[in-house]
Amino acid sequence: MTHAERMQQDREQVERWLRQCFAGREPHGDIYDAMEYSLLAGGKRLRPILLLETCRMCGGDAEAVLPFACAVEMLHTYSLIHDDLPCMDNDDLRRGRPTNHKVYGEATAVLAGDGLLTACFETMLEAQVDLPAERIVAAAGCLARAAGARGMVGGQVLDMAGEGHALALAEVEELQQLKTGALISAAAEMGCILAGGSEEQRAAVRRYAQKLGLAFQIQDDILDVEGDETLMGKPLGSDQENEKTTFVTLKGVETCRELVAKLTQEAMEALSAFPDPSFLCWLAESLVGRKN
Ligand SMILES: CC(C)=CCC/C(C)=C/COP(=O)(O)OP(=O)(O)O
Ligand SMILES: C=C(C)CCOP(=O)(O)OP(=O)(O)O
Repeated sequence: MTHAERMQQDREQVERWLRQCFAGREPHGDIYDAMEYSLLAGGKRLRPILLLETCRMCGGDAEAVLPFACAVEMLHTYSLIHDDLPCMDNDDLRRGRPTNHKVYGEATAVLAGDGLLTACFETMLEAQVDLPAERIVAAAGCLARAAGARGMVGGQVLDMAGEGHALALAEVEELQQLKTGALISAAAEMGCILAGGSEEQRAAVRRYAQKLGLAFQIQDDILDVEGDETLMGKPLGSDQENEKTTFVTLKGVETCRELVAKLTQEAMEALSAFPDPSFLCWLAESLVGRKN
């Protein structure tokens, strides 16, 4: 099987699991519709794929950790619903569809995000899996730290505070590490934790994911300037519209491309001690040329 086929297989497993997870739930108004509307709207599923694959690389059973991978995607989807709200980036299109609040209204969109965030932790803590409880607690703790005020939420606060102000490169880097990097790192580290990886393995995976997360965000900034809106499934030019300082506004597209290539190389080097890091190296490289 090629790496591309393996990624497709991971993605299909995630899609199947996500499709069944709220099926048959007692409806309370349209809350589950609103949650599923964004959760099942596609998306690259990068974070769950990272979790499954770091688990495999560390010798774990990727099938067994599927609920955790899908839980991370629920949390990511919540962050996108809230990011698009009028009080945040005020975007109309996400994953190729009208944003959640455009369809369900603001109040339901806020609650759909809250519902997904809560379902994420419910999914992990109630997963019917044969894994030591300490690993489950450690994985949930890792995700909670990354998603909260010391991580993604903190990054979003800096992002909003930075609108309309010129930021220095170090400030943009900190903001991006928190807003995007923290969750990508947590997803990768959780796979290693659930597989029972060593401290050294966790540190190496963290280093890989930090480099990858930053490269991913810089590529997103590049695509915001010169991507294809149909392929991206979201409006382009929003950084400029919201007067955000990005790597691209500070360094220009060409330098950013070089930076993405350098970070990708460093990400791959971080995995050199693993016997078979080839899929995760390929994944890092494939994100450099991504169009969505
Ligand atoms: C707590 C919250 C709401 C966190 C949001 C986190 C996040 C990564 C948003 C998208 O970033 P972006 O605005 O740079 O990307 P996009 O262009 O996809 O909106
Ligand atoms: C961190 C950023 C740039 C927000 C979007 O994340 P993705 O680009 O992973 O979005 P989906 O594929 O999940 O929709």
